[in-house]
Amino acid sequence: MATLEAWYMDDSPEDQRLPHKLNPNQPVSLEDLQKIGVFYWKLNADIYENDPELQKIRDEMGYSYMDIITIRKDKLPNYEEKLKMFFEEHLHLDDEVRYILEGTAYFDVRDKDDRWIRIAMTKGDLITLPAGIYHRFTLDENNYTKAMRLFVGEPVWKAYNRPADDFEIRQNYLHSLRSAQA
Ligand SMILES: CSCCC(=O)/C(O)=C/O
Ligand SMILES: [Fe+2]
Repeated sequence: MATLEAWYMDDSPEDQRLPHKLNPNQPVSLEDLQKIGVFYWKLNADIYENDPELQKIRDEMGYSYMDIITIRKDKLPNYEEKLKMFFEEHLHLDDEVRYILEGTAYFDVRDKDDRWIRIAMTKGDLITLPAGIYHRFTLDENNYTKAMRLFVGEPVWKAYNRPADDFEIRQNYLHSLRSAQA
């Protein structure tokens, strides 16, 4: 069965690349993630260039755009600056869709009570974060990931750092959370 490891984070100021699990660990299930609008597929990243399962998702979700980003010190221009930017808490006006082709990384998302959930991404994990959710990204201690970025139409990479509570997309997202709970 496809699975993904996620947990509530501690608030230690230690290196962002560490797991930051609570003691005892407080795991978060796929079902919990779905409740905050985060969706997940496990794919075979060895065949990403010609994978009918990936193509089916792209067709169904309308992910017409894709590119590949390699996040490693010697590969990514302005590596330090970009990593710093990715780890600033932010939202986007569109869904963030990422598929890990190699390596590992963490996505952190805020839950409905504003607590950080850390999602461990490994090869073959495809995740969608909803427009309007506060989140951030970091490499882990392996310091390397290669990811496919998917988008509906022309990509818009603009990130709005918190606070962005007045944005309509943020309000829509909060409304969707409340509706899901009711
Ligand atoms: C794995 S892609 C780099 C991270 C990114 O694009 C983003 O917006 C993080 O929130
Ligand atoms: Fe983002």
